[in-house]
This record gives sequence, C-alpha cells and structure tokens, in this order.
Amino acid sequence: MIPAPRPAAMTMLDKIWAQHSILERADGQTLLYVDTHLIHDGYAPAFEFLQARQLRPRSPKQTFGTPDHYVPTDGRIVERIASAERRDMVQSLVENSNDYGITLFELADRRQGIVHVIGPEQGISQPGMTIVCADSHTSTHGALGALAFGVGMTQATQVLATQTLWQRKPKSMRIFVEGELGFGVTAKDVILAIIRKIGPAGAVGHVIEYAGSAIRSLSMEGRLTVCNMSIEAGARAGMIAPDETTFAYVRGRNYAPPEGDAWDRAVERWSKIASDADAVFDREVTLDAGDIAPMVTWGTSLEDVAPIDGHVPDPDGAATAERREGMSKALAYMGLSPGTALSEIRVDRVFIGSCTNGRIEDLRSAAAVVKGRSVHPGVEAWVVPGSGLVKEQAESEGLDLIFRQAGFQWRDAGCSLCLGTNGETVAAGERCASTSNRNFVGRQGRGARTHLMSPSMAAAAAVTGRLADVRQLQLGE
Ligand SMILES: CC(C)[C@H](C(=O)O)[C@@H](O)C(=O)O
Ligand code: SF4
Repeated sequence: MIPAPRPAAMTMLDKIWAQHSILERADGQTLLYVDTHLIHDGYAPAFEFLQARQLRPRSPKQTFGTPDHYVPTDGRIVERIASAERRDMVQSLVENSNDYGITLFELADRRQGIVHVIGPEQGISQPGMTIVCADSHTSTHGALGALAFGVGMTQATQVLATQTLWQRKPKSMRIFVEGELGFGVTAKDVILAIIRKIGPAGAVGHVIEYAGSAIRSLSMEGRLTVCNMSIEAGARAGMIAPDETTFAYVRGRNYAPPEGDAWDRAVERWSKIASDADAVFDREVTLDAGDIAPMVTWGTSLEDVAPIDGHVPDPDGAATAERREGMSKALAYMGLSPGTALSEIRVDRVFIGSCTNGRIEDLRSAAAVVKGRSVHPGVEAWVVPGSGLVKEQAESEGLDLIFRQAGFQWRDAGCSLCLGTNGETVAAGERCASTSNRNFVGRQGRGARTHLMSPSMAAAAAVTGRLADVRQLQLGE
C-alpha cells in the first residue's frame, strides 16, 4: 500500500496565515481575515475617509480603541488638553467609537493606556489571531503567538470597512536565543543584541519567530518587549509560539475565553499553532544568551548599539564609507566623541515607559534599582506607566512611593516622551536615558538626544546621572 503523503511541515506563520486566508489573487496577494483591529487617537483620518464614502465599520465588536499618542500624562480630562489639534484627535476617537459601538478605553477609564499594552492586558490579544493596528509596534502582540502587524492608515481604513486586508505573505525567519541570560540582562538587552547582530534592516520582508531556551524562559512581559522591537530590525512582525507561560498570562483576563469548555477548547487550538518540528524557515540566526550584556544605544539608529562596558566607536573604524559618514553624523547629533566610555556619558532626563517597557515588571525592575537611592541632582526623571491598570498595580505595591521619594515624577499612562506627539518632549541638546524603542533624530523632541536601554539600566542612569552598568548597582558596588 502506498502511504498517504505527509502534509508539508508548517511554520506558525504558515498556519495562522492559512487559517485567515480568504482568497489569493494572481499577483500573489492574499485577502486575510482580521480577527482584531486595535485603534488609537491617530485614527481621525480613517474615520473621515469612511464617512466621506458613507461606509460604517464592518465589525465594531472586533475593534478596540484607546487614546495614547496625544494624551497628556498629567491629567485625564480630554477637555483640558491644551492644544486644539490634540484634543480633536482624542475627541474624534471618542465620538466615532461611541457612534459605531466600538469598545473604547477612554482617557478617564482606568483601563486606558498605550494600545500595545492594553491589548494583551485585557486579554484582547490572543494566540492564533490576526491583529492589526495603524501602528508599527503592533508586532508586540505577536508575543502571544498571534500574527500582529502594523498597517498604514489607508489599509486601516480598509480593515475598518471590511475586516479584511490584502497582504503579500512575508518570508519566515527564526531567531534562536539559546542558553541562560547573565546577571542583570533583560529582554530589552536581548532584542537590542539581536538588532546589533542582524542590523536594523536585517529582517526586512520577514516575520521573525523568536525561539530557543532563553526566549522560552522569558516572562510574557519580557516576550512582549522582544516582539515590540521586531519592527526595529525591519521585520513585518515578530512572534513566539504560545506555551504554558502564554496560557497562564491570558487566563482570566477580561476578554479571554471564559473558564470551562471555552477555555479548554481555546488552549487545545492554541497548542497546535506552534511551528512543526521539521518546518523550514527562509532564514535562521542563533545567538548565545550568555554573550549578551546590558546594552545602550549611542547614536541615532538601532545599529548604533553597544554593551554598556564599551566605548563610543570611532567612525574611522567603520567598514564602509557610508557607515563612516552615518556614524560621524550620529556622533555630531549626539554630542559625543569617539573613545568616550559609555559609562561616562552624563544624562539630563530619564524616561521609563512606552509600549516596549511600560508594563508592571518593567516598573518593578526599575524600582528595585531606585529603592533607597535618589535621582541624581539636575536629572529630571519620569515614570509613565503603560496603562492605568499598570499604574494602579504599581501603586498597590508601593512602587510609586519608591519612585517619588527618589525624586521621580509619577505620571499617567500614554506614549508621552517615547515620541512627544502629546507635547511632552526632551529639550534640544538634552540627553535622555529612555526605555522606549527608537533613538532617531528628533524622536523625543527637536534636537533631543536619546539613549535606549532597559528599565533597570534607565533607573541606574537616573540615580547616577550617567549611563551606568546596572550590574554594579545591583551588586551594591
Ligand atoms: C504614530 C504611529 C503611527 C507611530 C508608529 O507607527 O509606530 C508611533 O507609534 C511610533 O512609535 O512612531
Ligand atoms: S509608546 Fe512609542 S512606540 Fe509605542 S505606540 Fe506609543 S509612540 Fe509608538
């Protein structure tokens, strides 16, 4: 007898893609079904476009909104937003959500927060889903084992109107991080080390699946940090196979399947979406976890990243003329000279927050460093929790007191200094130790100088007034 042909091994991307593919066009584009559409206060143009065509959102029940980019972090009242444009952006989200029956976590709601923090927090983002949002850091939600990616505002409008999206299937790339992370090394350092290895365009056209023992041993929140920055490696999305850590995280959340049959069936389904053991990826890369040190960026691209015990590099040592020029420009903007020890760079500001590192574990790890210490004189340090619930949780643990007593500002949830579109910025020439995900020219304000790092490293910068190796503080040196 001829044995039945074995079905071809599939990656997690293949499986989620196949489950959501409605039809394929001759040019290779697939019409994908979108399970969940997350929206934020930048959606005014999408709603205007819909209205101009007399269309309505197709599936308001699968659409969830929260204002984050334009909200102040020192007050929760929309009417009091000083700038008319920002107020209008937030109002547009409120009015359109109300008109169409879209679930909205509005500014005064304790569940409000950065869209990529509240999706997982509410249990809205689940394994096996397709999740989109007109925001590049939608890759965050892939940490739950979802296919989650950012789209442009025109595509987001199509999703609002049809709950579907035309997409070309990306290539697959698997990144293994194997072994144990060293003392003081966090998920943020893992993703910075990955980008250092593959480059900021290293994953263009690919969906990254993170795998290996070091990834498996990360908490859900650490995984969210890693997947969040997939886009900074150029990837279309990042994902991690769902496992017990994932299920334990999702279980019991507001929008998670309810306990009992529904939950059991969901876990059974979710358990099948991991890549098959013999699945073939277009590319594979491996990192040794033990080689990763706490990282900081010194320039204006994610390429410009180094271990904290390193030095500002010399552009003369660059491999290409183009890189030399890029490095020289970055150093001029950052006000740094080659050869300076990274740990000698003084900072003016510290920002702990963002969709990369604004969750409770991030605040805990920063507070553990800050405890019993004070913000260095002359440094202005902020904590901006990723959501109202993160803020509440931190307060119930007394973390707010640790931060405040040390001299930090303890603020409300929003994107804030990550990007500054809410009017909160770093002044020109000022240097900021930041837990966010982009160090681009002008990212935190015109002329602002950003150094990216983990929450515990940012805490170390706050109390020492310079970029500092957090391991020395943790060891009590
Ligand atoms: C404003 C938004 C579209 C943007 C993004 O796409 O990522 C922002 O969130 C960012 O981080 O730069
Ligand atoms: S926190 Fe920063 S990266 Fe995240 S969505 Fe807001 S602006 Fe974008």
